[in-house]
Amino acid sequence: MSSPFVVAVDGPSGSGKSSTARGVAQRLGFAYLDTGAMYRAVTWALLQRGVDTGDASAVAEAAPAVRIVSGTDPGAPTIHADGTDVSVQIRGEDVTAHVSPVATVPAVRGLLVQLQRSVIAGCAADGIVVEGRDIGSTVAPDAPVKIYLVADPAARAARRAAETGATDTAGTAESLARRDRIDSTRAASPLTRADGSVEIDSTHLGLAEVVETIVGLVQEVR
Ligand SMILES: Nc1ncnc2c1ncn2[C@@H]1O[C@H](COP(=O)(O)OP(=O)(O)OP(=O)(O)O)[C@@H](O)[C@H]1O
Ligand SMILES: Nc1ccn([C@H]2C[C@H](O)[C@@H](COP(=O)(O)O)O2)c(=O)n1
Repeated sequence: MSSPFVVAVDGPSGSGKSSTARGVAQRLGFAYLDTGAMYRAVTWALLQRGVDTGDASAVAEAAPAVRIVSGTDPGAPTIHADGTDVSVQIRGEDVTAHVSPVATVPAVRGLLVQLQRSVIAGCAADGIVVEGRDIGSTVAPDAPVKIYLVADPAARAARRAAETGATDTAGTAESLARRDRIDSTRAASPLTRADGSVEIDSTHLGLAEVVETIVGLVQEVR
């Protein structure tokens, strides 16, 4: 089996990675992998076990026992932790507040990067769109198309608040900024623009325009 064509999509919180990556995968008939959901699922499982997510040693000790399974259909992505469908729970406030510290722990990153590479290698489709923070830099540095997706903090907060129905846009903006801070300053594979990536600023672009731009980049090199 030949290896799938990988499209890496990285960027800060709420920049539109998931919606864009799913749209690109659906347009191209590719699979889709949401690696943020994997970090969230581990965090959910650790919270269920009562692990202190601020204690890196406790997180590193407990994480290897967590079983994560990702479904890669872009029309209906799924995520299970220890056999439980956690797609709703991982979007809740509790997991969102704890996930960034968990994602700083090198042992967690090592486990999930290995799992992500095995999902990519086992992908049955011709290609896979993988989104996260370290896809172009660490998980799939040889990906032929790498995107670094950004949007102004105010646009990101307004979109996220519209999605969740939150009226406290300032609180939403602070939550995004806090995650960006932790994600981009951690020692282990921090959020960064990967070598060879194309930066797309979606602040003034609709979702369909961003999707078509990326599909065009894939078609140029494929
Ligand atoms: N280009 C765009 N124009 C308008 N709205 C957008 C655009 N891209 C994404 N959105 C909306 O912005 C919100 C955040 O998008 P999305 O969840 O895809 O971001 P994300 O980067 O995956 O977030 P996170 O890092 O928190 O997982 C969603 O409501 C989505 O519909
Ligand atoms: N490849 C990845 C994917 C995600 N993370 C971190 C970043 C966030 O703190 C958290 C949740 O991600 P989201 O669902 O908001 O995209 O996981 C990471 O470090 N590396």
